[in-house]
Amino acid sequence: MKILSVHEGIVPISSSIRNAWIDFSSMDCSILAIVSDVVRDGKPVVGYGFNSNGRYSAGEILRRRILPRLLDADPSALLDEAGELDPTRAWDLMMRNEKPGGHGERSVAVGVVDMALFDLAAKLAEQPLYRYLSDRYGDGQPDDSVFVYAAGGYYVPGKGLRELQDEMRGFLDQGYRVVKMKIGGADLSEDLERIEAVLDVLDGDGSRLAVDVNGRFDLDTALEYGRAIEPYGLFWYEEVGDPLDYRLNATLAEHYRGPIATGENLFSLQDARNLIRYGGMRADRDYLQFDPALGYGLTEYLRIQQMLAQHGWSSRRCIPHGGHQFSLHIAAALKLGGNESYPGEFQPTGGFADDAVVRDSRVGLTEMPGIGFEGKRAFFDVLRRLHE
Ligand SMILES: O=C([O-])CC(=O)C(=O)O
Ligand SMILES: [Mg+2]
Repeated sequence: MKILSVHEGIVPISSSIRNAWIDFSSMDCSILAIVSDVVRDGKPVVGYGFNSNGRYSAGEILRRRILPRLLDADPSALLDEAGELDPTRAWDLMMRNEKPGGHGERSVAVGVVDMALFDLAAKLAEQPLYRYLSDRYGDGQPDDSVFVYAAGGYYVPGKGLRELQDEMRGFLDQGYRVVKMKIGGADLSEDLERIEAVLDVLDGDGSRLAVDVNGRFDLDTALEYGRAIEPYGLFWYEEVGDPLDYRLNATLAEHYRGPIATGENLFSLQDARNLIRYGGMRADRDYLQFDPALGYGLTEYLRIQQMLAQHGWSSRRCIPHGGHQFSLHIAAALKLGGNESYPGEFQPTGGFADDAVVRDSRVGLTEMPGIGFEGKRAFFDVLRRLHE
């Protein structure tokens, strides 16, 4: 197996939504096609990747550093002893001459390539990605469905409590039991009104509602909101302070008794380990949201899983950020606790196969080889145009 060509592009995933930190008016995303020399049914086998959401496209880093290193390498460097493509072998090649630390946008660029290589490797093995991964990195008995929660509840101009409730009812109608909304983009009294409006839709059951601060609060505000929302018994209180402020998180965990979730903006093994060492996260109730697409790919995520196991954390405490098909396969194969889903946002890249059905907040996997972008028509049309 040899890589014949790599094609990189950018798609807008912009919208009028806003969380407590950013709006999405100029959000975009890198997409990638890796064309192999293996031909099936008269066509080359192609792997596809993209960079989740929340970080912008990383084309400059891909074009100037990551892709040239991959393409300059001896093709055999990507193969295992059996001569099969091993995506994890690309990591050292792509990261040559990169200093440690400062894990930021280059982790996004590497993540895009890693996703495309795993899509390609599973296609070459003629397996859906979750089976490919379970056979190689799991116990060979993947979960046949994955818990998913519906993320939304953004701030949008003109959106009032009634519209917020309608959005949440729509999620329930689509088969979700657990929903997530943004907080921290208004003052406490307005956010409490918004939370109570959503709780009304959930029959008052706080354990079905997660709230997400997107890193906005200082310690005082984190604790003040924490005191106000603790009686609701929420599903989780997410990314409350700056993602790298481990002391803030640890102090919050001393005071807030309900589950805390964080990690979507930690992009490396080292940052994840610091969260576990210093962030006060509690293995009996809290959730870790590292997104394999943003954080150097599945290759790094596997290292993070190993680190978590060494620290006594179950993989079931992980529910990745991003709402994409890559993490859905990973969740089933590595027996994570679930995966995010955005039924209403981040198109065309986000979400699962067109025929995916959510029932009781669980979704099944696609059986087509690879990640299954081919079963997500509007996105696949965009990906295919990269190389056809
Ligand atoms: O609003 C965003 O950037 C997305 C986010 O935090 C999440 O999905 O948890
Ligand atoms: Mg979040």
